[in-house]
Amino acid sequence: MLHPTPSIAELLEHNALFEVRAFVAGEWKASEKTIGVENPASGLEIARVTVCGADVAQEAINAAESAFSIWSTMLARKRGQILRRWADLIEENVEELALIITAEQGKPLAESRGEVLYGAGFVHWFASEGERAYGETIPSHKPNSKLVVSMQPVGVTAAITPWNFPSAMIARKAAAALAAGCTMIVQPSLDTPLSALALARLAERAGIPAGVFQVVVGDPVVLSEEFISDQRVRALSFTGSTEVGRILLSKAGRTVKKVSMELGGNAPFIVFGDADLEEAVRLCVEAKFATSGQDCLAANRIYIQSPLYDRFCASFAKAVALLKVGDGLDPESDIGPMTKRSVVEKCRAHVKDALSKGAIIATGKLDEREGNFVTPTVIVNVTDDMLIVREETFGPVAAILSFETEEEVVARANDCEMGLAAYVCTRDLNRGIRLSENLQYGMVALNTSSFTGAPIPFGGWKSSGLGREGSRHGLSEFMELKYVCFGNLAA
Ligand SMILES: NC(=O)C1=CN([C@@H]2O[C@H](COP(=O)(O)OP(=O)(O)OC[C@H]3O[C@@H](n4cnc5c(N)ncnc54)[C@H](O)[C@@H]3O)[C@@H](O)[C@H]2O)C=CC1
Ligand SMILES: O=C(O)[C@H](O)CS(=O)(=O)O
Repeated sequence: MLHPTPSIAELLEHNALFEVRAFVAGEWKASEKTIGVENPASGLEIARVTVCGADVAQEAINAAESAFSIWSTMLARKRGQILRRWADLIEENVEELALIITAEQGKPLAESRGEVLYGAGFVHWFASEGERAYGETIPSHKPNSKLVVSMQPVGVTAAITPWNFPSAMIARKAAAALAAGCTMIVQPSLDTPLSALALARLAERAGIPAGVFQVVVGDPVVLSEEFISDQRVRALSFTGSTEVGRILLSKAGRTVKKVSMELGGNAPFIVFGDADLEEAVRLCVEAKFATSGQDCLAANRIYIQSPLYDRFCASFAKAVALLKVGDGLDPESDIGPMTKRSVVEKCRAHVKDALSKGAIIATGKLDEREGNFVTPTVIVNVTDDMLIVREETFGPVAAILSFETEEEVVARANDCEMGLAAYVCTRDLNRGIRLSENLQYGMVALNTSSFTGAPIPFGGWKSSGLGREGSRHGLSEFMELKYVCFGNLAA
């Protein structure tokens, strides 16, 4: 007898890391009040997660404060050993963690596996980086004095994380904070809390002490208000929309918190006439449709130098038409469901606006069907006045514009409040160097669509955020510099 394919809910029930309780002070806390988590592909509820209120947030802050004195005075090497155990457990449980991501976020399973390993890479990286929080000595300008500069952990920290990378964004923040000697309370998106709770299960198993890493799920405004207003929380790390980032930034001023903000994007993808056409098409498909387009690095404005425009549009549309839309559990799926209905509606609004202003659909359609699926769509004859150019679409709809000169395209690419990532395809090295210098973006990718990872400083300019995650720079987001002057020393 053919066994029916187990439902996503049945798969979760047998997943050892499937957890719905909050993780506070080393305890798993259930409550009467719960909130549903839906599978974006089916719209069906797959879990009911414990909801935490302001009181639990305060409990977590108390526990984080108590744990800080132990964790921060532990040798960096010992902290690193525990973090390495966490990283190893994340990698050993990649299948369980990936299924949870696909269940709640919707992305194809292969991408979920990639996200899990991407996150583990940050934990491995910072496990070692914590031992390199170097200070310095300064030749004294004062007699009989010794001048020393050291780096110290800021203390209790909070992270508010997004739904598009529900696992890796937590790993990226927590790894740096914990390696620095800080403690961290994570407030995941209500759309995707299960990945955060699964990571907490592995943190506990890795031996991360109670109160060092905690996860609270609940009303984002209520919980974040506790973290922001409490003086004991000394740093806030946020990934999400620029709109919410602005709210948090203004509130954080009340207690003068250190903040790191990874916000929205609107990446230009620029192809010059001398580029290898098929290579440019391949790179552009990757840069546009990774994470089903729900990625702050997504190519949001595709600029093609006019002599290449028609051939690029034809080849790109042909490649996009081959992308398969389906449930993330289907190994054939390239594009999963959108995680949130709001993303579907934004894609539709951008397509409608573009068509009303003279753009044309080269492949795909104005998707009016029910549910969260959006047909990968390519819009051509796009102009700068269209919403699809001025706003981040954050979905599988590609906008292709043409340009004449290098000066023109640099000016248009920079005419944007965002400044996260930019892509350039050219075989002219001098032009590549000029573009890398003149584009006002925190990250510039030349002839590649794959450039992120633990060793690089991830972050944007302008309204795309503040600070950097990953790399040696990522540690300083959770550390304070201290200068000590030892005076009146014996001559
Ligand atoms: N830079 C990035 O990686 C991401 C950017 N985005 C951008 O954000 C747009 C909307 O996506 P959303 O999930 O709605 O992002 P969002 O910015 O609304 O949510 C991100 C996180 O902030 C929390 N949050 C929301 N409102 C808050 C508030 N007032 N105070 C405290 N926390 C709050 C959410 O619960 C979630 O954990 C996307 O279309 C995209 O443009 C979204 C996710 C990731
Ligand atoms: O590659 C990444 O790190 C993601 O693009 C980060 S984000 O989209 O969640 O900001």
